[in-house]
Amino acid sequence: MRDTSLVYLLDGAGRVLLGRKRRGMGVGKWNGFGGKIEPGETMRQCAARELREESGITVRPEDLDLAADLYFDQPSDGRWSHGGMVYFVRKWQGEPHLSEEMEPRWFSLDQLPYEEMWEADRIWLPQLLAGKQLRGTILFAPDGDHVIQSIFQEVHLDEKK
Ligand SMILES: Nc1nc2c([nH]c(=O)n2[C@H]2C[C@H](O)[C@@H](COP(=O)(O)OP(=O)(O)OP(=O)(O)O)O2)c(=O)[nH]1
Repeated sequence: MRDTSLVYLLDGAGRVLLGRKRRGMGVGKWNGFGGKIEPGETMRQCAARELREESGITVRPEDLDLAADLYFDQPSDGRWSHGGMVYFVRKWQGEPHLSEEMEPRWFSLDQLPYEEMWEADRIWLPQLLAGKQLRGTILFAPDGDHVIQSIFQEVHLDEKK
């Protein structure tokens, strides 16, 4: 699968915007906004486009703060393996709205719905929210959903804007 972006809006008042996926991979789960990179795009452009398509929110690609470089490893069917670049953004325009793909909702940072999120997110997302930058691999079980193992390393991520 092509690499994907994942964007979390932070309102600066202790809340993060998540969306409940309404179709496709990870349906029913709360997640950041994102999707597959298109030919000719940078990952930041992909992140801004996917956020706009899925929530109506507009951001400038350079306002995205890179937080993690993840690899979602699906060994039982390598076609589903892909990288995921995770960004936070604190400056945007517009109000989140329901899209065909996502139902948006603000959550308090200390009450994230980890039971209804991808399994390994409870390991890496709190670390990113605490300001760490991570590189990591999440190894999925043959069902493509449960996690067998995940490995993270704190790094300094540098990316051209
Ligand atoms: N937070 C989180 N996201 C994950 C995990 N595994 C995983 O594939 N994802 C994300 C990465 C992508 O944003 C999303 C799947 O890609 P997608 O949104 O393009 O998939 P889709 O089938 O809906 O494709 P599309 O219609 O949007 O093109 O799921 C995980 O463990 N945690």
